[in-house]
Amino acid sequence: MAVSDYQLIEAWQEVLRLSKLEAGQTVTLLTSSTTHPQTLQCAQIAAQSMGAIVNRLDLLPVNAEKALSRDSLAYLGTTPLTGNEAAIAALKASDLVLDLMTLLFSPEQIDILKSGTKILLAVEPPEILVRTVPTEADRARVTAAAALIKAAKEMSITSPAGTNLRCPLGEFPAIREYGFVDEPGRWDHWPSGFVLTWPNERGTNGTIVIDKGDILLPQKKYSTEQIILTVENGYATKIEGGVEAELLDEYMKSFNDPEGYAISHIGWGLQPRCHWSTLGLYSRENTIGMDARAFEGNFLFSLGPNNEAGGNRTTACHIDIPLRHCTVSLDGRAVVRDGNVLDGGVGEYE
Ligand SMILES: O=c1ccc(O)c[nH]1
Repeated sequence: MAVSDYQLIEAWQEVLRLSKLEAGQTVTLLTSSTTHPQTLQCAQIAAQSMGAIVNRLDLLPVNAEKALSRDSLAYLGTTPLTGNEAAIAALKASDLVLDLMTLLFSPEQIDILKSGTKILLAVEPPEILVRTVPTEADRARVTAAAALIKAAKEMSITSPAGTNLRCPLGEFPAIREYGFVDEPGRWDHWPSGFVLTWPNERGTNGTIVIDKGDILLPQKKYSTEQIILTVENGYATKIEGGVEAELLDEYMKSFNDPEGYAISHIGWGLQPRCHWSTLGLYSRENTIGMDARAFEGNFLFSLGPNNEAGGNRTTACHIDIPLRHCTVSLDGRAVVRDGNVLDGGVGEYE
């Protein structure tokens, strides 16, 4: 449903408050041709109402001749910032960047964060933003879950459909996504509310069964049949099934990059205000599918890059696959059981 400017301005003011924006600080809104006009307008008003110096940096789109999907998270690595020193300088000189165009997984984003600039990604439509305004409780819950990952040596995942995967941990940090940027140099994504990490390089082995109803992103579809991934030494070595498997496999082959088959981030959803069924209510063009990535109790795994976590794999192919009904365990202790977050992971929502 449509939202009023007033409602969206209030939502932005809350997110900027949680992000500790102070009067006199510089906020730069990063936009492109896909930026939602109401989101831009209300973010500018909210930031200015809080006494910030507000700039806008509009960048031209890239990758049209390479990407097959229009989804901003589908083709990664090069962005309008690549080689754009003037734009990078402006963002490094800002206290807070509101990314309304998607820099995610870019070396430039990592470079800008290192300067202490905070970056908040927000590209879902206004009504999803308003429904998922983050809270301190989101932050506390995600932080507690990340501490469990930090202490663990292995994440294992099983499901009634036949998933049986073991992921050694320790080489990469646990990443918290809770929807606001309250520390210098922090990146986050509004909406979110999930925790993730990366398995040790070449360490993951087992089988992943993408079952009927599990979601493929950027395809933005619920699989209508099982797709079976064989994972050996950190890479999906076989993709088996029917036409769904063929569709996934051909799409991945189009990148002509073996690194796209690597297991990327793994984790689980903790956002009760996001839902598995929401994707079915939107056309592909109108959402990047954050409800699917954040709904409480999913097991979200990804194929492709690990540079976001400090790794050196920057493949352009990035696929996010949230699964239902999984049991996720850390060192043998379940944190999610059959798609329900247990108190260990961290279950009860205040
Ligand atoms: O917020 C995000 C979005 C996509 C992704 O792969 C990770 N986190």
